[in-house]
Amino acid sequence: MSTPGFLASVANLEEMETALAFGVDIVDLKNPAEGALGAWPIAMIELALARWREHGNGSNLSATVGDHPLDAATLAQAATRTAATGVPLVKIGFALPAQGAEAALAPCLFALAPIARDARLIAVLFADQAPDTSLVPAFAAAGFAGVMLDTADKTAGGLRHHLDAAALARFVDIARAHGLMTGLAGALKLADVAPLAAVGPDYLGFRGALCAEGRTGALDPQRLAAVARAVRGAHVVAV
Ligand SMILES: O=C[C@H](O)COP(=O)(O)O
Repeated sequence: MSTPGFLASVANLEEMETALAFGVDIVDLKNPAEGALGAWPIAMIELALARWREHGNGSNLSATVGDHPLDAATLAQAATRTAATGVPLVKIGFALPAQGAEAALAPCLFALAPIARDARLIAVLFADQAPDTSLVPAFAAAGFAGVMLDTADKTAGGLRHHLDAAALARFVDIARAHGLMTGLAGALKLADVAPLAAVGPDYLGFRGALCAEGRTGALDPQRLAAVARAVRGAHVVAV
């Protein structure tokens, strides 16, 4: 039996307190108003980190580095800045092109590999950009700690609109076979929890479903509680 963890993206310190109080598995510092992987200002990440350390309830903490083009120097600079705060998990998005993704990714991974020696990096691939699952092992080879799927365009349907269960299972299985932590996200709703838990990821990530007025609105504790209940109740028999 296994249950996925619950990642909740929070937009400010007050929301972080709510997520910590609920004991979510990963509190994800993200500014949804600035895009799919909008970043918190560095000084705010530092404040969050201090508070998280003080709280110490077992929740993990991640921070996104911002939405950036697939450019080695830009990604390395953003990752370095975020990793330097000491935040345990650093989430980096890869806006891969439809053609020539492997060649475009290679210099980015070369630039990020040294950062991955000292920080736990999570690669985020976008389900609405036809991600190539065969690239997953390259992240493991570069020293990444995990990979996750999310959606870049929050108006174009959720994760399961873009990838079917077989494709999601392939992603999770390949990642796990390479020792990577796996996460699934992308405009997820309560109805997605059971089918996605069946795919066996380490965690499911949410923002929009936690807010009464869309992902850029305020986090609603009641919605957070409902998602937490659904994720925690989503027991899956391992096969
Ligand atoms: O990392 C998870 C995300 O913040 C998901 O956001 P979303 O549920 O609004 O797509």
